[in-house]
Amino acid sequence: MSNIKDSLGLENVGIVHRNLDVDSLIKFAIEKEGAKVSSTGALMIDTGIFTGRSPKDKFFVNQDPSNKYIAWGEINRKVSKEVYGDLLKTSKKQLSNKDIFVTDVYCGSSLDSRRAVRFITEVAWQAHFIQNMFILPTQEELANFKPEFTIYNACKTVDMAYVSHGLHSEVYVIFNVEENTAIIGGTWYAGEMKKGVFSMMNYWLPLEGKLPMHCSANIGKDGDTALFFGLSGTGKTTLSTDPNRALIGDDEHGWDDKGVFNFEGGCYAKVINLDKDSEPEIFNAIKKGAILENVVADENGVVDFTDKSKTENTRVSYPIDHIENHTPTLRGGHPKNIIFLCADAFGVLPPVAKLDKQQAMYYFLSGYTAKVAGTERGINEPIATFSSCFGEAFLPLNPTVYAELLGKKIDKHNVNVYLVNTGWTGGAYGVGKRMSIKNTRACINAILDGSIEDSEFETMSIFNLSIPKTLKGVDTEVLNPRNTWQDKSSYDETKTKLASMYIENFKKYLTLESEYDFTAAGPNL
Ligand SMILES: Nc1ncnc2c1ncn2[C@@H]1O[C@H](COP(=O)(O)OP(=O)(O)O)[C@@H](O)[C@H]1O
Ligand SMILES: C=C(OP(=O)(O)O)C(=O)O
Ligand SMILES: [Mn+2]
Repeated sequence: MSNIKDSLGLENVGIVHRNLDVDSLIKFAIEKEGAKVSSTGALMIDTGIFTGRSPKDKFFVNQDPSNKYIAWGEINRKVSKEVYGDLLKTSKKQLSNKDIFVTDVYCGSSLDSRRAVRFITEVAWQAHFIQNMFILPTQEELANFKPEFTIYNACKTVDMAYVSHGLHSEVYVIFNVEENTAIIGGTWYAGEMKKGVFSMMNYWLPLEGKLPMHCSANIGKDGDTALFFGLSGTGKTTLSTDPNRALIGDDEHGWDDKGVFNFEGGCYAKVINLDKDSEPEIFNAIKKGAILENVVADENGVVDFTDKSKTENTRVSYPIDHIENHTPTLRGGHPKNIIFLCADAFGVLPPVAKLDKQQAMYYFLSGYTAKVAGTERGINEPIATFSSCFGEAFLPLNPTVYAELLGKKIDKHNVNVYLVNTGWTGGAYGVGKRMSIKNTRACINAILDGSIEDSEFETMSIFNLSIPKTLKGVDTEVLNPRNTWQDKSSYDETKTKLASMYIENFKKYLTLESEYDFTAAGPNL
């Protein structure tokens, strides 16, 4: 233990709580951090001012050789080595002269592809969160653990000099690829650590020819793997949690020559309006060992899941074994089906469409959804958004790098690709309502059991999407979105509007090599 203490680069550290058992972490959180326990035994904490990620405060250090690979811009912002050095000092100072939590974990369930990551924090519930979300080393692995990446989470400090540093605010989340370190200040939101390491995996893996993916995954009784890509709020977590299919993971996976592997060891589900009947597995996962974030409960610890007074982005993290039907290996074979999820706030897209290869590439690069409230700072109602590969916020490299890898794998393994809209039906946001989870699940079941292939398909004009006319277990009238709108001319108008947004967005790929020109596979006006 003493050599760990010396290796941290901190001064006068007290006790180093390394991979402390969860019971002790819970005790710390209750006694020192104001945490409470819910009526079902989950720890309840508040994450403070930040109840979601803060993407404008995320930076990479601009240095050789990673600066040649990183796609610089609004998403991957530059910061100099000097500013990083300054803030690393600030962060280390914050973590010095006290007892700290060191949590050593793996990101990646594949022995060939995983990374050993060390988190240093002074907040007990954050150490608990890390243990929930990542993969815990065995005692033997822990004894030989050599961190390949270290995150200093100094959330209790801020960058007072952010103006002269040229940063966006007092909050900082900065990655140093060459030194294999990252620093966090000013935000307690633990999703920054989860999605931060995900961003690093998105940097490392493609350079080894492996595909990192913002998707959930599960596996059927016949051993068929399914992937569900989608931006926040589109249903990755909800729909991959399926009593009839073993969960591989709910958010981040890699795909290498052996198949699909989870990066994580736990799930991070939204609990706003959580309904016991439509999502019983997630509801029952909220027990001892889970952490509820920013929820409101009464004096008996009974949670009101409809209460959004702290945030719309209320969450629960839990280790994957809180879901009964899961794969302990956190791995699956090459996928048979890939589903692109979106939550279309315009109510234009069909609940399910089959995509050909060109369309798959087009819709993957487009990455459309309506961003739903709360997960990111400053977004309080749904707005349409295009995010390449359904996760541009986490992609340090050019989106075409990921698209090319996906395209090759789809060809090689002959994967079926579908678009599933979990968003609005019967009108746009405000008029229509969200598709029922029951209907969405039925669409997905028809894809996964192959029965969709028996349907007769029709082509939706402008988008040229193939939509089934009937589908087992799905109300027929919802399959063609135009039928669900009372005002047909309003539907046609909205459809044209959404098509133009797709077309406009895709123009950014026209400056690239013609091999990424999938324009013809998209909407045509
Ligand atoms: N038809 C639907 N399909 C999936 N989720 C739905 C649907 N209708 C409402 N929801 C809600 O939308 C949210 C989907 O979020 P989640 O599964 O956490 O998305 P992600 O994991 O992709 O961020 C959940 O709160 C879920 O209850
Ligand atoms: C944790 C997150 O993922 P998701 O909303 O996709 O579940 C996030 O975006 O911060
Ligand atoms: Mn999720």
